[in-house]
Order: sequence, then C-alpha cells, then structure tokens
Amino acid sequence: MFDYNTQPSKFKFQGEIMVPGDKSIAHRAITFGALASGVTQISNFTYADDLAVTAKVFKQLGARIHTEISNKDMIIKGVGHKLKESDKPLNIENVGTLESLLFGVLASSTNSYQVVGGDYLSNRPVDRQINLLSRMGVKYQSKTDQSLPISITGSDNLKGITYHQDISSAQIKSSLVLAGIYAKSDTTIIRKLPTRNHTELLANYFGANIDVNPDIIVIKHGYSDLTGQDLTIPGDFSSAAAYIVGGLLSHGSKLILPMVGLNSTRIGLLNVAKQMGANIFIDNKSTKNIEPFGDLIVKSQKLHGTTITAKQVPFIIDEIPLIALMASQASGETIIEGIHDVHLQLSDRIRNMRVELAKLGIIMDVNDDTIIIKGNQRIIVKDDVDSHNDHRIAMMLCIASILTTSPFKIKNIEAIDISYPGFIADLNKVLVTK
Ligand SMILES: O=C(O)C1=C[C@@H](OP(=O)(O)O)[C@@H](O)[C@H](O)C1
Ligand SMILES: C=C(OP(=O)(O)O)C(=O)O
Repeated sequence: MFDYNTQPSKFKFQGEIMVPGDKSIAHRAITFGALASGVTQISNFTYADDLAVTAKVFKQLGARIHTEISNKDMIIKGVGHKLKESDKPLNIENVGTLESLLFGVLASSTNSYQVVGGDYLSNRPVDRQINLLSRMGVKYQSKTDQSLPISITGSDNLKGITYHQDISSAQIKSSLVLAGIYAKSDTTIIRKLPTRNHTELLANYFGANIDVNPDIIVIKHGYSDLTGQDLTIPGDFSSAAAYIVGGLLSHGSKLILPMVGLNSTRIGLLNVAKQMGANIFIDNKSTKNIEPFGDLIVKSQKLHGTTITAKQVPFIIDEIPLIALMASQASGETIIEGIHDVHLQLSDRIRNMRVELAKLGIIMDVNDDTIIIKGNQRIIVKDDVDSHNDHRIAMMLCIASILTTSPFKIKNIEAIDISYPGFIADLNKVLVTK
C-alpha cells in the first residue's frame, strides 16, 4: 500500500543500533505465558504486527495481557491450561508461526474452535500439522481440503506418537511439542535436521520435560503443570542480519549491534559470512534466562563465494534473501544447497526474492533444491521493486538500495512492521553518505 523512495546516494554504516526483541522467541513467550498458570513478565518485547496478532488470539482464549509499549514489557496472566471457549473464529491473519503454535495449543482442549487466516495462509496447506495431530487424537473439519478456515476439536486424552521428520520445520516441531506436553504418553520426534530450538528451551523453562538429543527429541508426558516465568528477549538476529549484510558490503562501515540473540540454531548467517571470508567480532557474550546473546561488531570486508550445505539451511532460513544479496556482491560463485524444504514452506519468498532482485540487475539460478548466485554483480536499477508483503524481502531491498546511487521505489514497504516497526528510522540513524 505504501511506497518508499530510496535515496540517490551510496552509504556506509557508522555507530550503534539496538535491534528489536526476537519475534520468534516472543511468539513462544506469549504462548507459554498464556497457557501457564500465574504471571509471566516479558522484557524487551517488541510490539510488531505479527506479535500483536498472537497476543490478540491468546486474549481471545482467556489470557490477560498487558503491554507497556514504551518500556517494551509485556505481562501475561495465563489460563493454567483452561482455554476460554469462543464463538468467534480465531483469526491468525498471515502469521505462520502462530498457526503452528496455536494448532499445538488447541490440540489438548476439548473445546471446538474455528481458525481463519489471511489470503497467504488460507492458500497454504495445513496437512503436515493436522495429519500428525490427528494421529494424537485431534479432530479437524475443513471445507477447503486441509487449509484454513478449519475447525479443530482437541482431546484431553491425546496419545503420544513417534514422528520421523520428513521436513525440517521448527514450526511443525513446535506444534508437536505443545500437544505432546499434555499427552498421556511420550511423544518422540526423530529428527531430519536440527531447526531453531526456542520452543524446547522455553517449554523446559516453564516446567515441561523435553529431552533434546542430536537425533531425537522426547516430549515426556506428565509434566504439564506449566508456571509463569520472567524472561528477557534478546535482540532479533534475523533483524540484525540486515545490518550485518549492509555493514559487510558498504565500504568504510563500522557498526555495533548490542545484545543480539546468539542461539546457535539461528545464527547460520554468521557462519556463512565467515566462510565468505568475513570476520565478525562478538563481545560481551552472556546468557539471561535461557537464550544466549552478545554484541556484534561488523566492519566492511571483501567477501568471496562459498557453498552453503543443506545442513546449514535451517539456520539461515529467514536470511536467504540477504545471503543472496551478499553473495551477488562477493567475488566468485555461491551455491546454496538443499533448499527443498524451504521451497515447501516459503516458496513465495524464494520466487519473490529472485524476481525483485532481477529488477535490480541481480540474477540467480533457482531450482527445486539449489540456488546458484554469481558474484561481482553490479546493481543496475531496471524497475521499481515490491516487498510482496514480505518483511524479509522489504528489508533486504532497503539494504540493496544503500549500495547504489540510482534511486527506486519499494512498494508495500509497510510489510517491515511484521517484525521491525521503525526499521527505516533506525537505518537512517546509522547511515552516513559516502
Ligand atoms: O518457528 C519459527 O518461529 C519459525 C520457523 C521457520 O519456519 P519453518 O518452521 O516453516 O521452517 C521460519 O521460517 C519462520 O520465520 C519462523
Ligand atoms: C516467515 C516468517 O515468519 P512466519 O512463518 O511466522 O510468517 C519470518 O519471520 O520470516
């Protein structure tokens, strides 16, 4: 709906910027806070659009949620696993993470709920989650063949299952963890590849018993008395990634990003940058509650192409557009292997990133399992670009804009608010004209 006109100058980065709290952890913090008994106090919570939807849905399910936007605090009085009935549908809009978390939560309630969503999620099949949860005892009804809107009736007699992961998805894993906590027997996940582990970490922090091993996760039954906790959310590595890539690519940059989340299942882009020859310093490393964080110091550096293997992909899943931009400006070729599962989950993102970068003269080969990006590509603006309502693509395009003197329009820029309201204002605080 809104167009953003980029600047006709090249920039470098200088200074310090505090990125907002992590969206992925915050979704889960609201979920566990709402389910638990007692009070959960969350610090460094960013009231981004997707998180507002999650908070609204859990309020509808009976949680009392108070947000101090100026202090970035959220206080939740949970329902102690007694979800409120609702005649009105639960509207998850286009919040993919919420879909999986909510399916997991509703699985153990005997109430019936209707879940509706926005255009994007209404066209994305939910069969992966519901086939698994059906095996545990949940009933579903959908007119549109396993997509939203869908009616869900859970059970207070869920049976634990064994799931051999066919797809590496943190969201599907999270559905099973949330259902498994309330099942009458253990639930076992035999892993394909490890994915982000915030759900397991937070579940245990709130009182569940999830046994996590490299190849197998066991959600033990009988540990369902979750209690409210205090927690501080670290800075969102996926938001920091935009500054990291911008700082590496724009000559003369030096940037400090304090208190960024450094969970090893999220920071794949740091390893990719290292493989490409970059040296990013980490200072003041610490852990508060359960998640590690630290300060990142990024300086512009010469980069070369690399091969990113399938095993690395889950740890860079939301950073692929930024990595594609970074690879296009490095010397030599970069190959991202094993993106098959990303295609299944985020096919639009891969397609849209390729289409929009082509409008800036950056081309890449994308097939079912691989992306190949040639290096040393000059940015040549051929047309205005569009975020396709994808915050990650919108932010990547903003970073591309600072590397060229040719201005262009980014259509639907407001998508950025999904995870990082105020990104452009923050960006301008640390940009210096070259
Ligand atoms: O669990 C999460 O918070 C997320 C998991 C990933 O999705 P998949 O589970 O579909 O890989 C990621 O792309 C998404 O941005 C957030
Ligand atoms: C894809 C994302 O999130 P979700 O799946 O919650 O829409 C994202 O944050 O990049």
